[in-house]
Amino acid sequence: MKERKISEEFLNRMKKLLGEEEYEAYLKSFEEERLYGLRVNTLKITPEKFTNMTTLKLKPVPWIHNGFYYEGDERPAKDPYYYAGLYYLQEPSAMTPASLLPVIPGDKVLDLCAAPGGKSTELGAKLKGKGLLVSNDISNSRAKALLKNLELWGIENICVTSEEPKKLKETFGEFFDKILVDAPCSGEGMFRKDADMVKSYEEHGPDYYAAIQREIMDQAVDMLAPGGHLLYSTCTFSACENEDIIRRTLDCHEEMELIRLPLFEGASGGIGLSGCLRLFPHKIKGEGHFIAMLRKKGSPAGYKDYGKAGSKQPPLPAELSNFLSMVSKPLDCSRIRIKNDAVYYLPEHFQENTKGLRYLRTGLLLGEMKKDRFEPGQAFAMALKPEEFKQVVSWEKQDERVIRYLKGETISLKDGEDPIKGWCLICVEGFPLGFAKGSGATLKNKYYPGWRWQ
Ligand SMILES: C[S@@+](CC[C@H](N)C(=O)[O-])C[C@H]1O[C@@H](n2cnc3c(N)ncnc32)[C@H](O)[C@@H]1O
Repeated sequence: MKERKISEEFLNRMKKLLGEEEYEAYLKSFEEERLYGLRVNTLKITPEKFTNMTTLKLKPVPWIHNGFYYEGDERPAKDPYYYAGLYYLQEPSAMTPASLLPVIPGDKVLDLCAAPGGKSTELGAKLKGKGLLVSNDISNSRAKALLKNLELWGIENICVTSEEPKKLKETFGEFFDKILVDAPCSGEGMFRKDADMVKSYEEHGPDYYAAIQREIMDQAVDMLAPGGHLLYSTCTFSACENEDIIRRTLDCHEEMELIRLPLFEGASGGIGLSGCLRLFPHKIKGEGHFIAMLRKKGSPAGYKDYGKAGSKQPPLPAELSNFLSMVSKPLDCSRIRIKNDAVYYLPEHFQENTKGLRYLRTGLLLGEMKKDRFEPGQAFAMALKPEEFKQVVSWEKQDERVIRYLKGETISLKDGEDPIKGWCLICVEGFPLGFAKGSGATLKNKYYPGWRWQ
C-alpha cells in the first residue's frame, strides 16, 4: 500500500465524530488491506448462475444481493465475461446507494453525478429496459467513460448528458420519479482504498464540496416529480457534507421529507440525524459512505408524455429494415430516429424537445447508415440476447478465438463448423460480445476498435 499522510485536522475531527474508543478502531482499519468487489449485471445473468460459471473466488457482500468480494491478486477486468458486461468492478460500500433507491421498471430516473457509472449501471439494470435513465456528469471526459460502461452493460433506455444540473433543471422541470445524487465530495471514506485521495483532499476539503453539494441538491429537488424519491450519497465522513446537507435541504424545501433507511448489520445511523446511514470501514467490510433518502410530498401526476417519440415517422430505409428482419427483439419502429446517418432507438418518455443539451447519447445506438447498407453498432450487440438475433456463433470461454475476436482479428471457422454468410452475433458461452460478418469460413471482425482487448 502507498504511504499516506493524513492531515491532523481531519484526524481530530474523526476523533470528535467517533469518540475515543471507536476512533482507535477506525485507525486500526488502515492496517487492513483494501477490499475488492464486483456487482453482477442482473440484466444479463442471475448472481447464482454467474457464481457457478466464473473461476473467480467470490464471497457474497452480505447486504447486496448481487455484490461479491473477489481476491486482490485476481484480474477480473482481463476476462471475457467482463467484456460481455456480466459484472462491474465496484467497492462494496459504493454498491449500497443504487441498491436502496426503489427504482422500478418504467420509472424516469436521473443519475445527476453519474460518471463513471458504478451506480447508473445498477439503476439501468433495475429498469429492465422500461422507462428512461438519464445519466449525467458535468465532466465531458468522465461522461465518455460513463457511456462506455452503460453500453457495455447492455442498457438500452439511456440518455447520457454532460451538463450543469441547473441547465438540466431548466429543460426537464419536475420530471423524474427517482433521482440519485452521488455527490462530488472530499472523499475521506476512500483514504484506505486510494492514497491519492489524501492528496486531492489537501487542495479541496469539506467546505469546498459542501457548497457544491448544496447547489446540486437544490437543482435535484426541483427536478423531482411529486411523490418521487431522491437518494443522496457521499464517500466522506464530514458532517458538513452529509447530515448538514440533508438538514438544509429539508429546511429550504418544505415539500421534502426524510425517509428512514433500515439499518443492516454493520451499518450505523446518521450522526445527529436519525434515518440516514453511515458505513464505516471499522464496522463493515467496505469503505466509508453516507446515504440518505428524501421524498417529495404529494402523489405522482401519472404518466405524462412530453415528447414526440411515438409520433408518425417516415418509413425506415430498406437496408435498415432488412437488417432488423434478423432481429426478433421487440422494437417499436416509431421510436427509431436517424440523425447524421446514426440510427438511434429512443427510450420511452424521451423528450424530443430537449435540444440544446449536451447529449453524448440519446437512446440505444443501433448502428450507422453507410452508402448502401446498414452497419450495426457495438451497443446494439450488447443490448441483444442471443435468441433475439437470427445468426449466432457462441464459443466456449477457453476457445482461443474469444480473445482473438476481442483483439479485433479476423477469425476462421474450424473444419466441420457450419459456414456463416452475413451478419452474426458473436457470443462467449451464450453472452454477446459483438458482431462479425461471415463470408463462408471466415468472419470479418466488427468488434468496436475502441473497446479492444489490450
Ligand atoms: C462521486 S463521483 C460519481 C461516481 C459515480 N456515481 C459512480 O458511482 O461511478 C462524483 C461525480 O460528480 C461529478 N460532478 C462534479 N461536480 C458536478 C456538478 N456540479 N454537477 C454534476 N456532476 C458533478 C464529477 O465529475 C464526478 O464524476
